[in-house]
Amino acid sequence: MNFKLLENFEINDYILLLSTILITHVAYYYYSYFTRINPLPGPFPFPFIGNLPQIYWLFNGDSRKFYNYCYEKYGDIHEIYSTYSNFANVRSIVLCRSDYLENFLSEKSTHWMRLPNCKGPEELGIEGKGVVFNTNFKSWIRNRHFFSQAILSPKFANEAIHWTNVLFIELESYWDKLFFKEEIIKENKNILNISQWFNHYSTDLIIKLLTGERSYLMTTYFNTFIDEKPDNPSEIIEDSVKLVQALNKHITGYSIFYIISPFLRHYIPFFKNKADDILQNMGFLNQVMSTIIKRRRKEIEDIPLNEPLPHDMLTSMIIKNTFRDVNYIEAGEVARSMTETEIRFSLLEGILGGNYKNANMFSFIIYYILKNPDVKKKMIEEIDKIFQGDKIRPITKDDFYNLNYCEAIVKEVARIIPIMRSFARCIDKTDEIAGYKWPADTLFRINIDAIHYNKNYWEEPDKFNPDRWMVEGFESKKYSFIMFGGGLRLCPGRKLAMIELIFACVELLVEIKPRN
Ligand code: HEM
Repeated sequence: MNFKLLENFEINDYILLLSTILITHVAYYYYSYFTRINPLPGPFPFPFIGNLPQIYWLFNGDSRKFYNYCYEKYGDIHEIYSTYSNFANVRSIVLCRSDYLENFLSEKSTHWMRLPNCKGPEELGIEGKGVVFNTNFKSWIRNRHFFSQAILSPKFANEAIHWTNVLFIELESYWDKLFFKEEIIKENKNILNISQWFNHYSTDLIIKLLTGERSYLMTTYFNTFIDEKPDNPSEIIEDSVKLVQALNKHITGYSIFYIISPFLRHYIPFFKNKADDILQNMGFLNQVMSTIIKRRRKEIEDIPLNEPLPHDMLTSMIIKNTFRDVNYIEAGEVARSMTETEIRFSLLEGILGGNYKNANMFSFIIYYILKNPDVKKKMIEEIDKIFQGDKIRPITKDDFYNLNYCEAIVKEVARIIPIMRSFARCIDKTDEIAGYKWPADTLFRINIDAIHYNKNYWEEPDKFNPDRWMVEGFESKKYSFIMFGGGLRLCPGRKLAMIELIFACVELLVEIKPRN
């Protein structure tokens, strides 16, 4: 390019040049907008920023309110525009009716992509890795297969039940100590912040089940109320706190690699500093996970062949397709064992994917139980019938299958206030969806809230009514209850989530019977 020309430019020439570029861009943007394929109703978009102004100005950044507003105003199928790394802003087709979801959620569905390719994940070092954001089919299907095998196995479920019991006993021991401490009562410090406690409980549980190692978040939280020396070595506690801080930083910050353009991330100091911080944090998380994997490999080597191995996800992944695997068949590359990177990402994504959702959902469950005394009464009746007043015995797998009303409560809370309000699919080939023909790379967003509140699928959808799940032979209409998504990307942690949530409710009500 001949930069000599620019040397002779004066300030007015620069302004003219920039204005021309800007006007051309805006003109092209709106030309593309008005000539788009299958135009649908939706809020009017702006160049570079899509519908961000409406989300922030009209709804104070609350995207749930924005989605509900769009559903009410524009109907079952509409479009919105959001910022997405490479493309500045991208059109999403929002689907709010379950009969539009056949091509995504049926068993025959072949649409597996969640988001289109962009540069961000490559920079973050997660491109083609793990399960959640993987856009490489071969790698995703392999990781997904191992992830599901490890986490959905009956042995893993038993392990989950065992540790749910053990950690809840630990949680109660902290509550007992706090409740009886006079000085704490005096300082009014003993008020239970259920949401905080459950967050730490849930993190300790998921880390134990996936890595086989203990973290001590509940202990750390407990220690903030007392001056005594903790029982556990302080370095172990500090390590778990650092790990969880890094996980939280990742959850709150990684989206910068998806929604902010590479130019801003590389050259504008505010975004660059944030991106660098997340990259450094990712390095730390990788290092911690690698250390845990190395340690477990060594432990497995030291366990004699005739002794059983634990059933945490890490152990299952390390031994998968090796001679320690009971289902091992020598079959070459097809059945090769998992690499360190594959294991690392599965662990990280499992912990990230499972932790905050369960903790948030539990807070809502407690809220709805306490707000509805009839529901609480029925729940206690079911629990009393099963446990016959025995407060000490651990909860078993059979209990899990018999706690039908507790399960109904969890499902009803998930219906009325879904933790994930929407999930995405991007089609990689032309398809007909919701009566329109769409080209490859079209992005769809499935609005869970709208479907869970649709009067055509649910009687009195605004009413919190767990009994609707108890009617004999009741089955929700096809794709009208989608708390865990569906199709090829259905949440693999669903069984674990249900075990944890149902058991935690029972433990809380059996032991404590919280007042309204
Ligand atoms: C109440 C708890 C939970 C809820 C509501 C929930 C919900 C969801 C939803 C809606 C999706 C997207 C599904 C789709 O795109 O069709 C998802 C994906 C996923 N969830 Fe969960 N989840 C929960 C707990 C867990 C737990 C405990 C784990 C792991 C231990 C987990 C791991 C994952 C993973 C790895 C994916 C990505 C799957 C893929 O992309 O193939 N989730 N979850």
